[in-house]
Amino acid sequence: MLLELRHLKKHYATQKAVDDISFSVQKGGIFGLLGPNGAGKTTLIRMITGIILPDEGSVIFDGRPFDPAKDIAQIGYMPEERGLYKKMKIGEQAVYLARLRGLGRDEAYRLTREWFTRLEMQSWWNKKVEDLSKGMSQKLQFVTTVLHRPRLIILDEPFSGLDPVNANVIKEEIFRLAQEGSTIIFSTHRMEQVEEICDHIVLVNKGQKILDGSVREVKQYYKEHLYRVGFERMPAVLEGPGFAVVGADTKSPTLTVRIDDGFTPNAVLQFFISQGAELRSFNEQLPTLNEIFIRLVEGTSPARSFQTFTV
Ligand SMILES: Nc1ncnc2c1ncn2[C@@H]1O[C@H](COP(=O)(O)OP(=O)(O)OP(=O)(O)O)[C@@H](O)[C@H]1O
Repeated sequence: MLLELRHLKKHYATQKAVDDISFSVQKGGIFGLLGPNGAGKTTLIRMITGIILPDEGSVIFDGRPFDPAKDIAQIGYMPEERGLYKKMKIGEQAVYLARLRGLGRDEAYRLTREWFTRLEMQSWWNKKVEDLSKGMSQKLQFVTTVLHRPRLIILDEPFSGLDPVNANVIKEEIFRLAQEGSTIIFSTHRMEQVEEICDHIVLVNKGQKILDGSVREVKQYYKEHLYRVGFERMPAVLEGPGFAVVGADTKSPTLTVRIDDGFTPNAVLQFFISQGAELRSFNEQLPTLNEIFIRLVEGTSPARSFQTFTV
């Protein structure tokens, strides 16, 4: 584990922002910290980065209690509210920030040039931050967050304001950083990005953890035994043993069926084949993280923690 949060609590005057939250972040993984507005994500991140201290509980970084003075150089944090010097030229600024994070002059220049080239930002070198578009400054902020190769990278809504091409560029860089050994914590409301990118997720709501598991485990746990069956022609008889039709698309033609407890997909296949139907496709329909998120945040489902880490 690179990071462990143990029973963290942070209360503001009238608000329990974080109310006894514990979880662990595996080395080299891409971890999603999710939750609706006001759930407590930023407060958690601020405690992880030593910006604020918890009222109770502890942050363990690489097996030892987190020491902000020493460990902060190993953390790259891209907050949602970006902090860049508006009047400074972009190239100089990236080099300056890299040097603040402990790189020597030559290495800071070399890495800045390397990243600017790879992300096609060379022509920005002499522009000022105030002359960049929202997406461009987002890209610059990303580069200055990861350039010094921090062991832990925390990204708050890293894709906001990026067009699909640039979002993809940043996504590929996130994968590459994780592959090369950085651990990434990623906070967002955009569930489709989480499905694509994260190995493991924690969902917080009203200051408490309500879900903790790998994306795969979570989707398996909340599955509703739904399958989509594609046919050459829509069958005449739709009712058989062991399943119920819950949706139909006559154009494709496709049926969505829910398999009853104690039955397997074979029941559906056997029934339609025995009716002489010609099948074209058969796929399990797992819930999207978005559906799970809404169900959990709006509903009253109890907290659910998965102990294994299957990536
Ligand atoms: N400095 C503060 N003083 C008082 N209350 C605060 C302070 N910072 C946060 N809060 C409260 O703590 C709760 C958690 O806020 P936090 O910013 O951690 O949420 P979040 O999950 O990051 O939300 P969002 O997705 O909207 O950024 C909220 O109810 C918020 O109003």
